[in-house]
This record gives sequence, C-alpha cells and structure tokens, in this order.
Amino acid sequence: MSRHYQLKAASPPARALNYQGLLNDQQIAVVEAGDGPILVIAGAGSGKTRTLTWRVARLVADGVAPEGILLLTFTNKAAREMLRRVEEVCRVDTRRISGGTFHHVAHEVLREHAAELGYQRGYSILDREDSRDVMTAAIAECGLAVGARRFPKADVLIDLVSMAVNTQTPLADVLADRRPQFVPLTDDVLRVARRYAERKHALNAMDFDDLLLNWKILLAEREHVRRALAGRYRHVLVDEYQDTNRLQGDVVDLIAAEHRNLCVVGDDAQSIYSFRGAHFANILEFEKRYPDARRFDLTVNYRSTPQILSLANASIAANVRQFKKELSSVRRDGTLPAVVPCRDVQQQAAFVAQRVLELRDEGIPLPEIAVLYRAHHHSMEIQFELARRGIPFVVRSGVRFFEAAHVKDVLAHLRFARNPGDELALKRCLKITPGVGTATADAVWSAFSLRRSRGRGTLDELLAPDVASHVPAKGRAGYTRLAQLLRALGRPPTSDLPGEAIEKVLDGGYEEYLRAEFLNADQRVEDVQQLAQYARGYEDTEAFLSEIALLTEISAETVSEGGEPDEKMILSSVHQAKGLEWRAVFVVWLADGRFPSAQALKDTDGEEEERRLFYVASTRAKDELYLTYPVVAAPRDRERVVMKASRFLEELPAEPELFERWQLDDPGLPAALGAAPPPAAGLPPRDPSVVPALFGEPAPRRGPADVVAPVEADGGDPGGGDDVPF
Ligand SMILES: Nc1ncnc2c1ncn2[C@@H]1O[C@H](COP(=O)(O)OP(=O)(O)OP(=O)(O)O)[C@@H](O)[C@H]1O
Repeated sequence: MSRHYQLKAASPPARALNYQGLLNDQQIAVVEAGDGPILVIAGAGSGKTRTLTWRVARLVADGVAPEGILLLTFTNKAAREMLRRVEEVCRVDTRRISGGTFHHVAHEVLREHAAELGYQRGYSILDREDSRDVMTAAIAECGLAVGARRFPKADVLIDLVSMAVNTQTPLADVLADRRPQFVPLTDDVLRVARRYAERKHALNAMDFDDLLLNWKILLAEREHVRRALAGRYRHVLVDEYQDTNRLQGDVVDLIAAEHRNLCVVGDDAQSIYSFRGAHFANILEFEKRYPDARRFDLTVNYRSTPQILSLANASIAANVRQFKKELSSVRRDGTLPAVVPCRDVQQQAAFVAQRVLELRDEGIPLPEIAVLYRAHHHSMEIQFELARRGIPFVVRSGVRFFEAAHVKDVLAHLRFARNPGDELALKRCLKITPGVGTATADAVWSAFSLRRSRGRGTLDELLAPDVASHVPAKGRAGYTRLAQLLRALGRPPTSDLPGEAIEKVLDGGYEEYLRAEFLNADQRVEDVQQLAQYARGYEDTEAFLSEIALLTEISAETVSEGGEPDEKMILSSVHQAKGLEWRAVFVVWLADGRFPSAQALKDTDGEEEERRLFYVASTRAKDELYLTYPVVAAPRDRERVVMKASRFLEELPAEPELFERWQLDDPGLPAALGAAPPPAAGLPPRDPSVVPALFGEPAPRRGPADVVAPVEADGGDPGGGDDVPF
C-alpha cells in the first residue's frame, strides 16, 4: 500500500504588497524604482531602514528569486531584522536571500571557492584573540619580541595591517601616517606582517580582513568565479554606504558589475569614520562611477522638531563636499535649541546635572537623556558631578573615566609614591614595565616588603641590589627608570602636586608605553593630560586620591530618588551615538579646538568631517537640544585660557533665530557641587587608617549593565558593538 504525501512549497508565491500609508512619496519612489544603479541619499531620521526593507520586499513580490538578492548591512542584526520584516510581508523564505555584513557574506562565498586561493576545505576563521596569538608568534619568530627596545605590540600591528588591507594602502605608508615613531622599524614591521600572513596560511586560517580581501581577489582575478557570483546576484543592496571602505567599495562594484542593479543607501552628511578607513569618495563619487545612476533623496525627518532640524540644516550647509539637501520635519514645533556658555568645565557639569534633574521632573525618563561629546575625556567632570548628585548613568564611549586602565595605571604610580605599602599599586606599575613579568613583580615585591619590615621602607629601597637583582637583564633599564620615577614622585614638591606628578608619569615612560601598546594612544594620552589638568585643582595629592576613591564608592550606589533602579541616563561619544536617538541631548565641550578637535583640523577635509560629526550629534535629539561649552579652561600650568565657542556655533546665521542663548546666573557653587575643592589647608590631619581602605581594597565592581559595549573610540562596530559578523 502506498500513500501520497504533499510537501508544501518552500516559498509560497509572494503576495501583492500594500505599503500605502506606511511610506511617504520619497520612500515609495525608492521602493518602486526599476533596474539600474540607484543612489539613495537618506537624511538623518528619514527611515532608510524601512525604505530598504520595502524595496527588498517589492523585488521579491515582483518575482525576483530570493537567491538573486544580496543585502549588505553593517551588522548581521540589521540584516536579520530587515529580512524578518520582508518575510512578514512577503511570506517568502528569506533564508534564501544572502544578507549580512561584508564579512558574513564573504565567508559564505569563500566556503565554496577558497580552494581557488590555495586554502583547504574547512579553513578556520581567526577571531581577535587568535589573531593576536598568531601575530605574537610572528613577532617572536622574527626575533623582535618585546625587550628593552619597544617594538609595537601585536594588537597595534594587527590594527595597522588591517588599516592597510581595508584602505588598500601600502603598510609602510600606513605606518608613517599612523605611527610615525615606528618608521625606523619599517623593515621589521613589514617582515613581521609577511610572517603573519605566512603563518595564517600555514594554519589554513583567515582573519576578518582576509575574508574581505580574498573575496575581492576572487572577483578581480578569477574570471569564472566572478562570472558565477556576479551572475547570481541580480540585485545588490547596500546599507550605510557612506561608511564603506575602499576594499568594500571595490567588492560592491565588482559584484554588481554584471547586472548593474545596485542600490546603495547612505547619508553623506553622516560619514564620520574616515579615521578608521571609511572612504568618503565611495558615496560622493558614486555618480561618477555610475553615470547612468538615478539619485533619490529622503529628506522627511521623523525624529526631531523643526527647530532642531533648522539648526542642523544650517550647520551642515557650510560643507562644500556634500549632496546638498534640506531636511523637513513632520513633528510639531518645539523649543529652540539652547546655546549655553559656561564659566568653566565645572560649571558646565553643574549645569548639565541640574538640567537633567529638571527634565526628569518634567517627565523625560533618564534613559531618554544623553550627553554627547567629541572625546571620551570630555565627560570627566560630568561623570564626577553626576556621581556626586546620585544621578545614575551609563557610559557608552568606554569604561567610566576613573575605571579606565590607563587612568588606573597612572593613579597607581601616585598611590605607591604616597604609600609604599601598596602592593597592588606597585605591581600595577611593574606590569607595564618592559621586560618585567608577573613572577618578577612578585619577587620584587617580596624583597622590597622584606626590607620594609626591617624598617627600611623608603622608595629608595626599590633600587637596593637585593630588590633590583630580581629583575632580568631585559627589564633592567625599564625597572630603573620606574624606580627613579617613583622616587621623584614621592619627594616634595611633586609629592603634593598631583597634576605635576601625573605629567611626570606620562613623560617618564608611560606615554611611550601607550604608544607602543594601543592604536588609540592619542586618546589615552589626552585622557591622562586631562586628568593632570583636573588634578591641578587640588594642591594636595591625598585629597585628590581620596576624592577619586570616594567617587567610585558613590557611583556604585543606586541612588536616584523615585527612579527605577535601572534607569540610567546615557553618556556617549558622538561616534558611538550614531543611529541612536534621545528626547533630550546635551552636546558638551563645543569649544573651538575641542569640537572641532584641533587634531582633526590638521587633515584636509578634517573640518568638514568634524562638522558632520556635529550634525550627527544634533540630529540625535528628538525634543530638546542643549549646546554647551566652557569659556575658560586651564590646560597647563594652571594658566587660564579663554576658549572660543566652536566655529560650528559661531558660523550659524543670526537670522532666522536658530537658538536661544542661555546665560547662567551662578550664586557661587558650593565646593561639593561645583569646582574642585580648594586646597585642604586648615583642615585637621587625615586619619591614616583611611589609607588602606583607599589603596588596598580593589575598587567596587560595577554591574555589567553599567557599560554598554566598551568600544575603543577609534574602533568598534558602527552598528552596535554587540553584534558579530557570524
Ligand atoms: N513613512 C514613515 N511614516 C512614519 N514613520 C516613519 C516613516 N519612515 C520612517 N519612520 C520612522 O522614523 C524613525 C527614523 O527612521 P530610521 O531609524 O530608519 O531612520 P534613519 O534614516 O536610519 O536615521 P539615522 O540615519 O539618523 O540614524 C523610525 O522611528 C521610523 O519608524
């Protein structure tokens, strides 16, 4: 006996779509545009995700085979979300559509074709940690493992190699541009890079950059593969096109070359990643590469009030290299953005904190309020102030300022110089000394504390032969330098000038260490300089260290009367805020030289990219926008420097009125709420029993929810750090 069993079709026929009422006319034009190259310039908050999703759905509904569609996005999450919605409206199995990040799709392609490039089946993919191991081994094999002489660390080399691959630039040029201090080591660096590539190949493994590079090589050099792949994808759609780098741009051009049905969506005004390789020309010169391209603009903004948009429109109008467009709002009128000059950074912090509390009382929940800044260290005083007032916050731009490794490293030097019994502080200092490992640090500490127990507890003892002899030859020079530095920090007048002490740490080898170790060394150095500046407000090192220890304690408490325990406002760099929105936004430190940053202005096109950054910051606000800057700063030697307002504020036209200037009336801030406290002169001597509590105990750990995606300011995933390419 036999039975017939009917299998359902994997993809029932797509049904007619109805998007009237869900899309505006501009969006519909994109969705319905026919074949050929298309450039969609999508303004901030104009619904580009929605538009792209419906275009994919429309293609499927019109009978394009799902296998013939390639959707490239900046995170896999974004692709999944879009395809889920396509599936909802089309009832088609969207697993048949190729969608995801460039890396994800490259892997799919290479699984089939890697043999063409000499890989065996089942090649491995190296994650960052694996890559670090391979690079470390390559450095060692070339005889360049870190010793007395600083050679760039594996992480730094990986980033440099990655930059070279993604921007298709010779590594020697990248080195000269990004790490000029290593130019004398160029030959060695190139040798290590070649060894790294050989090792990966020997392991039958690829790192993320190899995936992209090999995808391009297949397309560019293997004609039969190119024909097969380019022939397969009848439609290629790319989201966030303004952030693509040169390599990604090349891959897109090659893969779309056969059918030329390429739809790229992006916002040139939000291109802010040139520092990590984004190639602005990809979007700006699209019409040159595709002269038959049709351009569509999405200019209806669903996010911000007309007042916020007017300011953003007026600002970005000053850029020359752009697609000119004027966004319009569908929202009702709101209040004018506020421009708030503050006396100094402390008053700026006090203003932000006070206004945040008022906004919360007016009904805006804390998670709907964000403070945005150009550089992570611009948040330092604000973190202090929020913690003092018990306003819970989460830092998206990295770890809380005083919990950052480099800030803790520097403070460890000051701690140990004051308290030579602080084992943790000394070991932290030793750990960053070249040629000194954990075992040496343990031995040095044991010998040093033995001498202390015999009554010889001064910092000079670090150089005593029975202490120093535990350091192997390769670490000797670094160790001696550290011991001398600590000794200098422990002596007057430096011992009671925390600002100067911090500068001494930086000059005494720490800056060198940061530059060898981290690609974002510039930011870390700036953080430490900012810390030195802040510390100058205290004439007593003990008061400074105690304040910081106390702050960590305060920020660990859940305060916020009346709020939900997990209600936290947001602190973020502008880069990390991309794609996000809040009801109220404060953009702080809008002083010329800070935002725009003086460093960025050195580059051609630097000013325009900084203006785009200001545009991204302003367009994150839905209802209220506050633009603040300190009038006076004290960068070095306690000299007070008058800051100019950012050129992005100064250049705004006076008519029509784009903002309201707020003048702060300050009855004089109590020390606990405002400026760094005055020197502790006249106070009774501190109780020494407090010292072990501050120095010896590890700082209270913050809950995992406190830090969202701790991403380095010059790295990370533009679409959200939690997404992975696979
Ligand atoms: N036609 C529409 N009608 C109503 N709301 C819309 C429409 N199009 C988009 N929106 C809404 O506008 C908001 C902004 O859309 P979306 O987040 O896609 O903007 P975006 O272009 O990605 O912004 P940005 O580039 O600034 O991050 C979303 O809440 C979206 O639902």
